[in-house]
Amino acid sequence: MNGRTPVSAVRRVQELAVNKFDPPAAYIVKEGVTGPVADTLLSVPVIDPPDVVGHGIPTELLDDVREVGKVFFDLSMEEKKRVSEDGTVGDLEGNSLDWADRLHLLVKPQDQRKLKYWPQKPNNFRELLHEYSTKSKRVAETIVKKMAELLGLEENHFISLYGDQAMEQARFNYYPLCSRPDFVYGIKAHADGGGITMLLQDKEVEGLQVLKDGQWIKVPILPHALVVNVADQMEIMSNGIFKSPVHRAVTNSEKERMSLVIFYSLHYNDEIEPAAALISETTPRLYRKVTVRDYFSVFYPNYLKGERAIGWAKV
Ligand SMILES: O=C(O)CCC(=O)C(=O)O
Ligand SMILES: [Fe+2]
Repeated sequence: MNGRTPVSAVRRVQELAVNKFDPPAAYIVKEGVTGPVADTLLSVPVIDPPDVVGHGIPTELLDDVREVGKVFFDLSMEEKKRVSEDGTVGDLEGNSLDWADRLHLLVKPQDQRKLKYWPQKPNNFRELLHEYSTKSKRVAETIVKKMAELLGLEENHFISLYGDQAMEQARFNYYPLCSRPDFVYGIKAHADGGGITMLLQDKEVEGLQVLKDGQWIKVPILPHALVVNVADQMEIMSNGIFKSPVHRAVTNSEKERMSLVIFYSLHYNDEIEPAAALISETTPRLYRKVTVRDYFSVFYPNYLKGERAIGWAKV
């Protein structure tokens, strides 16, 4: 990915937190963490259709994969740096000035994994991430099938586009303690750039907020649920019927937090465009045909500026 910051530069968030330094000026957002945050929690529709028995991922696996992520971030800085010197541990988006350290790994297609970047400590890390990515891929496929049906398309419409080259990227987000939670974002406001996102939140510490009707709303913790987020590619392919929501994560001065995100996406080489059946005289085409690779290359610089990329794909 373009513009990666070397790992030595991005690991400093945790190092700064460990050393009890206040966030450097660059991390401080002058206006503060903005926008009214609703007192109420978002009422997230819980999908638990009888034919898929929830997400079907054993709760122990969810707990275990969360745990190995935490153990990994608890390793010494030296040990973590051993995983990668090219920014794989750290921040895919370059120097985002988010109060987070990240471990970002391509997990599918399996033959494109770069195993040399996969932690070997704790020693069950690889096995658990493999198992989790395989099971979460099935969840993603079930969801995009349902999404096709909801749009009145043939149920395999999206699945066949994703194909066997569908990508899954795993991102462990580790948010160290932050002494200025009112002025520093864990992850700044953004919409996700893939197809759909499955987020395994921290079991105890809240932080995720979603923008709805101009107001930030806290997303509640459901310990063994996955938060499923429509991302930009599905907004494009549904010709704007499904919306990719803007969300962010805030920091915390008392508790560190970790989330594990799986981005399910078409492959870099694929092209995306609105389904032909969704375009008519009354519902004109809203997005151009673009390659996934081009979309991501526009996505990251926009993310760094706190802007959305989807406008670039508009007709
Ligand atoms: O940590 C979270 O709850 C949100 C993470 C997120 O939005 C992302 O990684 O894209
Ligand atoms: Fe996100």
